[in-house]
Amino acid sequence: MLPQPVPTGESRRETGLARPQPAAERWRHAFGLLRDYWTSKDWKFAWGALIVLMAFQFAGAWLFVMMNRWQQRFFDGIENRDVAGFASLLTAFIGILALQMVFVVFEPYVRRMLCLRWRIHLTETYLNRWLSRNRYAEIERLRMIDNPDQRIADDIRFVADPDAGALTILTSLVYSLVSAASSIMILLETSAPIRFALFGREVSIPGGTIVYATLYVLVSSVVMVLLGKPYIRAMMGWQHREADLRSNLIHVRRNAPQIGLADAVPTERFSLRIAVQNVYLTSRSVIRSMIGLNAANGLYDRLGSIIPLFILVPRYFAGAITFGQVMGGRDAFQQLVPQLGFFVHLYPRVATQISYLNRLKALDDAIAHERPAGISAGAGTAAGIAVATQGLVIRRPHGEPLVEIGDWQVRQGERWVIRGPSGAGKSTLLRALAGLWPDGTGQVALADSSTTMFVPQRLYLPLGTLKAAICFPDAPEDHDDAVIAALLDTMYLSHLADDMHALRMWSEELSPGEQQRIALMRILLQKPDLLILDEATSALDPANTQHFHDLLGRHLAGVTIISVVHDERLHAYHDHALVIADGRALAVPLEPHA
Ligand SMILES: Nc1ncnc2c1ncn2[C@@H]1O[C@H](COP(=O)(O)OP(=O)(O)OP(=O)(O)O)[C@@H](O)[C@H]1O
Repeated sequence: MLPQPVPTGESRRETGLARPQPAAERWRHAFGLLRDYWTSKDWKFAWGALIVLMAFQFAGAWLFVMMNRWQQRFFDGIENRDVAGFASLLTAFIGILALQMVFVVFEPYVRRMLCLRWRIHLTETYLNRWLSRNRYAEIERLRMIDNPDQRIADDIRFVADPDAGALTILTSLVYSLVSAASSIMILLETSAPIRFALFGREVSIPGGTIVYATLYVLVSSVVMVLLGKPYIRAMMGWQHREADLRSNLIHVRRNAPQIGLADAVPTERFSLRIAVQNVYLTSRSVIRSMIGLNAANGLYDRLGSIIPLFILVPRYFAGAITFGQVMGGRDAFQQLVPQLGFFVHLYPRVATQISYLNRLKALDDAIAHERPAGISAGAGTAAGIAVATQGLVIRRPHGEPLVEIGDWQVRQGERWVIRGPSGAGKSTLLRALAGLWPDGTGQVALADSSTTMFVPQRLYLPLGTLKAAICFPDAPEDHDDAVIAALLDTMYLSHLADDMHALRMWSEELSPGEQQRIALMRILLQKPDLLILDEATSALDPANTQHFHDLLGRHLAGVTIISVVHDERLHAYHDHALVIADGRALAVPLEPHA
């Protein structure tokens, strides 16, 4: 029976049901994501590309000043009908244009390469952390967050996006600050000081236009932050629902045969319709939350182009500045406002990035949220003992007791069957033996020197050739084709021998019974000291089941076997039973097997 998902704090946050984490914590995390790459093994490239990129930002700002000065000279030249100076202005323009072309071509190249390598680094880092210490399985087992896979594939891609990603926002910030400084230089030449009386004295602040621009930007920033809050929340909800739709579709693809047989298309269609509806509702919230942001952005841009003229034209009328300076000053103001108001302009993008970063933070939190293991699993038992438990009590993830095993010992060479009603905790006990079930108390130990093999009901088949699937965990080259062909023959699978090297989706192509026969081939190749089987023959017909156990008996004499089986006829292949019922376990000897 599949347990129901437990909504965690993180998923509640993402759907807007819980308060977000403190901003300081989220900023620290975002900063960590950015910082990590610069000390990684790719640090030489990272720093080199960053320095080049920064140089481009400075050069871009310098080119803006050059162009602005050129423009001032150009308009003044027109006003003065300076025909002679026109040719030299043209030459200067070609020079500046050539440099701008270098900027336009190479700045995106360097930025894209840097973002690409950063993305690969981030993806590798997350993959390592997610796959280490069994975290990927724990996150699924406890259903801590939704779709960690999509967070690693998609959210990282968006964070490292070369056009709208976090790094690009930061480098554009540098560009904005540098070019803001150059625009201020230009405006200082053209704008009048602000004069007013304070406590009977006349106060004069130079660069009035700059002061107006700064005030303008400050007010707009506050408005943007207020309008942007619902947008961030809406974006997170939307990303969450998009990921749900994708995973629903994957679920349908993966379970296509079962859905067809159960005639479950209407059911699946219904849940897909709900997923699509959720995407619609959350997207609509995003669109609605953008109305305010767009209005503020549009107003901000349009007012920004007219305000400088109202400030500068009176000085032109008064003869204090030239027409070229009016145009240059307007250009500088228009440049300065988005530079100072970089935040305002980019707020929707920043907000989107924050929501991606929050989803990655939730993944990080889930990876880091390692509960202390209640059951201690280790290696090392007394001589002659293959498996030993001490005071073992297995609990469900939320703490309720599932089964009490107590002290249990399996001697080397013994063959144990674990039996009990469905849901009693048999598979969970095997997981505890493998160290994959931490909830509970007590100890589990396996013999130090022994090689152990766990065979679940549904075999794990790696992507690759059939031979690779049979030889797993060994490499296919470790075993001769002739040996594999002979094994296939033994398992009545000789029709697959010619396809041994074919790359196919074997996990979807082979029937469950064929997969269980592949499992036996693996066992015969590996010859482990301790074999733990979880309903490993449940999909086999009686003849094949008997064949399976006969081969085990013949080729693995002396090997310790613990197997969960429901079929009572198979008890004959075992010499002990651990009977689990009503939350307790009882060890009983069986008649010696044949
Ligand atoms: N990840 C999980 N989260 C919550 N409960 C779980 C989880 N995995 C298993 N359980 C619960 O633990 C109980 C025991 O499950 P287990 O698979 O060990 O039973 P079983 O005895 O092997 O059953 P069966 O014979 O049907 O395979 C079940 O109630 C199951 O729902």
